[in-house]
Amino acid sequence: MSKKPVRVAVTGAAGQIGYALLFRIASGEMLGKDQPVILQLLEIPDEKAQKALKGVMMELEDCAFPLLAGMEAHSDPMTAFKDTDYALLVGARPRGPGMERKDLLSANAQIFTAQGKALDKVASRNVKVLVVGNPANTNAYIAMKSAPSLPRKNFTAMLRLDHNRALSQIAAKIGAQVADIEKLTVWGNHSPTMYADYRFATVNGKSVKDLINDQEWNKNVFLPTVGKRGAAIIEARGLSSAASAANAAIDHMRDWVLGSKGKWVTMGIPSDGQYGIPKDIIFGFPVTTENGEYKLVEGLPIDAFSQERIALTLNELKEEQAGVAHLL
Ligand SMILES: NC(=O)c1ccc[n+]([C@@H]2O[C@H](COP(=O)([O-])OP(=O)(O)OC[C@H]3O[C@@H](n4cnc5c(N)ncnc54)[C@H](O)[C@@H]3O)[C@@H](O)[C@H]2O)c1
Ligand SMILES: O=C(O)C[C@H](O)C(=O)O
Repeated sequence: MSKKPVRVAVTGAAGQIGYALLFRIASGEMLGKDQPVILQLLEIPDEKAQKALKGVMMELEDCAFPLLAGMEAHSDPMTAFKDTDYALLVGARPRGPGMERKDLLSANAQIFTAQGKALDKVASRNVKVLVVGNPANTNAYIAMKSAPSLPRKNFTAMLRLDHNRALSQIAAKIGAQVADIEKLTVWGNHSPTMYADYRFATVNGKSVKDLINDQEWNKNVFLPTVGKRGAAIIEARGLSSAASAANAAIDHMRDWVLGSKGKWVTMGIPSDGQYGIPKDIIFGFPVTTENGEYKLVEGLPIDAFSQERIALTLNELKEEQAGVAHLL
């Protein structure tokens, strides 16, 4: 018997990430090749954006996806999030050349307060929320705080792009396949302060740290390359990463819903105080996922270098949180 369709809300649906994301959701890459979906698409109430959204929907129609059970265009989060089982909050103002993420904090805080409130009122009580729009961790925090009747654990931020970027850099360095690398994680904020940590990583059972054996490369090449990759893409393309961001969003949701089969993945999740991260801060952590739930990998040793890097990214998140405190 075929499965009942689930509702997937996507904001910023006419944007460049939306364009790289919706077709993959509709083809079953995110929730499984047997899971019909109803897309509830949100764009700003602006003629041009709504017209562009209609165009994307025409293309979705033209794909004749067997799993696409329905599709709606919205300009109000209160209708877009009605009964939604999954919410991918992508819509936000992207950073342009030379702009700091912090500059976007206030404008985006207003968007995510309103969307958090709408989720609180109308979404499924089990809605799984992924925030992609930057600054993703703090936007997820704002949405979570604005939705007090929903479980905190259902609000997550996307660190998976950083995780995937780190995987590729490591694979290139040691001449391995990304698929063979396990137990990598990225701690902290989706920003240049993130700490991609390969101390526990293995490739075909061997220690990645031992194979690399080069702390100078870690500190001066690897971490800056991964941390500044978003800016490097903007510099090269004149636009922020879209296809790789959409791909990471698919990876994040797919693993959350369908399970990581024992493998570590990185998710930005609300802290319960583990590793000294204050409660409620949305922080990149290593997790495993099973039966629609994530479980933090606890008890990992944190050496002095890692402690320093974790403190740096935590301080940035604390500053971002202080910057929006008056709005909550
Ligand atoms: N977390 C990550 O790893 C990651 C990676 C890449 C990009 N991003 C972020 O994702 C966001 C989207 O990027 P993009 O390239 O698709 O941008 P884009 O400008 O192409 O598209 C954003 C879309 O969101 C819409 N939008 C704006 N405010 C909205 C609102 N309140 N409700 C609904 N829709 C709204 C806009 O009209 C636009 O169509 C940006 O904030 C970007 O910085 C995050
Ligand atoms: O840095 C940005 O604004 C874009 C995005 O977050 C990225 O990491 O590519």
